[in-house]
Amino acid sequence: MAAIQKRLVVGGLAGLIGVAGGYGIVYPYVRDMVYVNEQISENNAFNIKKIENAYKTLQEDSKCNSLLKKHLTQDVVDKLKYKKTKLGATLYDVIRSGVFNPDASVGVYAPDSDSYKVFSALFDPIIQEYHGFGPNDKQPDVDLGEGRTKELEPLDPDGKYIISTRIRCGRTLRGYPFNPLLTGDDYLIMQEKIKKAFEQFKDTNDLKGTYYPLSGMTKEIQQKLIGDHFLFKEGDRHLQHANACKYWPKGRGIFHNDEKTFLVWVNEEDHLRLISMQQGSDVGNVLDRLIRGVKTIESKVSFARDPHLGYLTFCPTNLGSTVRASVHIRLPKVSTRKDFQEICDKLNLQVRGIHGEHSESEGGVMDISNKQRLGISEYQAVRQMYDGVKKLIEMEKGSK
Ligand SMILES: Nc1ncnc2c1ncn2[C@@H]1O[C@H](COP(=O)(O)OP(=O)(O)OP(=O)(O)O)[C@@H](O)[C@H]1O
Repeated sequence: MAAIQKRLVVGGLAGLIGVAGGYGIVYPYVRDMVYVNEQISENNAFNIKKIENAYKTLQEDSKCNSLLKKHLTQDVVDKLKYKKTKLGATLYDVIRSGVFNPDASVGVYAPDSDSYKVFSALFDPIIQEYHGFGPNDKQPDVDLGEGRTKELEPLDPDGKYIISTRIRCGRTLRGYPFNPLLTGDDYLIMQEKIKKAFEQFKDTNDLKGTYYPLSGMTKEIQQKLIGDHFLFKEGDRHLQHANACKYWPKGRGIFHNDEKTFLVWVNEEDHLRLISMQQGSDVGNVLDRLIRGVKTIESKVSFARDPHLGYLTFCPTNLGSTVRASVHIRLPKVSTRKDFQEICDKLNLQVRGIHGEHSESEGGVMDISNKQRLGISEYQAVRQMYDGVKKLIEMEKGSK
């Protein structure tokens, strides 16, 4: 409707000026305006059709249980199908991945930070259900847990259950949109900025390392890094359908220290993922290293943070603290209980496979992490995993 009105107004204006201008210099200019506007209108109409079809496809798919399907109601479609962010992202850009991947548990991504506001009628209920965080709630102030990491004693000092521990957080360079709206040049400029920030690590003992761009990395090295759980996978279909892999591998890469205990992913799902990991269960030590890494980078680069949603990320599941603290763990007794998933849900824990999200468990090893990231501080997110896993280990010890 809005698009048709716009076309009529511009068309009418063209007629008026065309007559007034005597079909001279003004007319061709106005005709171009009309032409351009009609193109936009047609694109709009095509885009709106895609949104309407997507809604139907999702509703008709009986196997799809995503939060997108649940919260993309006819009402929400009608409210949002004409909207665009300042950078031009539409509702279709938000839902595209979840439409192509009906097995997704969430199914939406934000093409730019403005999307969280423009498409709030869809994002808000999804965020509410995933994080238990309402539209009037506020992300607490940053609290990484500085000075309190000693409280987190090793969870499994005898090494019976936990193989390794990892904590990661995400960051977005202020002033840049997320993947779908970045240009090839943006990727290169951002990579250069980040590489400069890595120079700060030279003055540290254990964080200093090297940046390895993905362009030029051999497939063998890449596969080894992925297999050893250090590097992001390539070709994730959820990200591909979210239009997050354009210009790949341009501007993508990994920084790591010599021990591979501090790593930074550049321009994968988020602009930055900062990761601290090591063998064993010393959560305090892993967090301490992450805090030093984050603070060092933050002294050089400024990141996008919203008073309501905290640190902004491409996927709404990562908003707020952006922290996912995980252990690779074997719990042969507890994990085979019928109510294991229910137990984890109650403890606010998420279970993934050994190769991360959308992978299966191997040899009984699971990835268990905090589920919630928004509405709690960074330290509380780590504690959610810590307290939950502690409880699971107690249950394992007490099981026959
Ligand atoms: N505790 C852990 N120990 C060793 N490796 C881990 C641990 N937790 C996760 N990983 C590895 O990190 C890699 C990335 O995992 P995954 O993609 O699931 O999570 P992520 O980095 O938190 O990002 P996202 O949640 O966006 O997918 C995988 O190889 C995974 O096996």
